[in-house]
Amino acid sequence: MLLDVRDLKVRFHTLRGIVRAVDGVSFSVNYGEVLGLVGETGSGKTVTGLTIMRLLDENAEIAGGEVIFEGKDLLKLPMSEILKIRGRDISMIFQEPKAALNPVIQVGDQVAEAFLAHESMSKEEARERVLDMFRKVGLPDPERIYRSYPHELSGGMAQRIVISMALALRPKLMIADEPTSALDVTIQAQIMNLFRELIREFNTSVIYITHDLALAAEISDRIAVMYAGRIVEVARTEELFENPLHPYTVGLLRSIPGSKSSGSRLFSMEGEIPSLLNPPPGCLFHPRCPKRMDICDKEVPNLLNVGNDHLVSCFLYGR
Ligand SMILES: Nc1ncnc2c1ncn2[C@@H]1O[C@H](COP(=O)(O)OP(=O)(O)OP(=O)(O)O)[C@@H](O)[C@H]1O
Ligand code: NI
Repeated sequence: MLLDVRDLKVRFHTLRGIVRAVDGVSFSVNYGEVLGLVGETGSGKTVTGLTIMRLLDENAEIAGGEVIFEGKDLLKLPMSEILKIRGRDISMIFQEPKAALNPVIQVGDQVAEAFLAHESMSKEEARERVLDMFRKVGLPDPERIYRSYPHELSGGMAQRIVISMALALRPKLMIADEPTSALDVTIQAQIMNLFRELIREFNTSVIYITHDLALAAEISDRIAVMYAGRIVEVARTEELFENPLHPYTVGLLRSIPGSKSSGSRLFSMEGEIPSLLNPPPGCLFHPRCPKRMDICDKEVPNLLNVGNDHLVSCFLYGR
């Protein structure tokens, strides 16, 4: 196992109170595996990714848990060690590629910097490696792109640059946070295909973060569904689609147009994610749940393996 996140709890201290953004999250990522992390806006996906990278804001508090990466707890390592791991062993890409690039440095030099920061080589060697990467990610005329500044590139090209930078050192784990959602639909599909090819070629494990369950299914071996800072269900992708167990997952699947379980009308789930400042007791989904029982607003269900490596946190299937 490459990464094992155990009972992670992250809170933010704000003027309005304490926000329980991640509340007891556990999941693992195997070598070469793509894990989709799916959930509505505000469910804690990005915070989970940032915690693994140790990139949380100042007002964040890690209130518990472990992030075991190749046997070491990243939450306990000194920042000097984390800086070595970042980029080399774990990299992260975000929705807005241009925000990840420095506007006043030629993009080629920025990617070269990633090589030079972690491996000893000459500037000329780094430049050659960058041009190789640019060819790999399908950028036309790599020599010209090398000398470009971010504002001269389209969103799709900028995301290709960012992907080449993130994969340059062949990291073991890549955290991709909605990497295509800021792009046009046709570009989105191209970037997804590229991404799929590269992670296979490089054998990189990926945490693929998205609010879009259908998109997650295209790329993920397994999917973890988050709701209000907790994981409610984890299963292999086909298993999740054929046999969704948690009422929230069932609702999410119904809201995918054309999916097996969607009816003739587009389903949209009633209600909203509960406040993370003042969450309700029990299962956080109970206020919206069509299958709610007496116990659901009193106790929190455990994430249980119900067989077939299918985990679910719901009293319909056990405590
Ligand atoms: N610096 C912060 N201070 C206070 N609250 C924060 C901070 N960062 C995140 N949060 C809160 O933590 C919760 C989880 O946010 P997160 O960004 O992880 O959600 P997400 O699942 O990635 O959603 P989205 O799909 O919109 O990106 C939200 O309620 C958010 O408002
Ligand atoms: Ni997010």
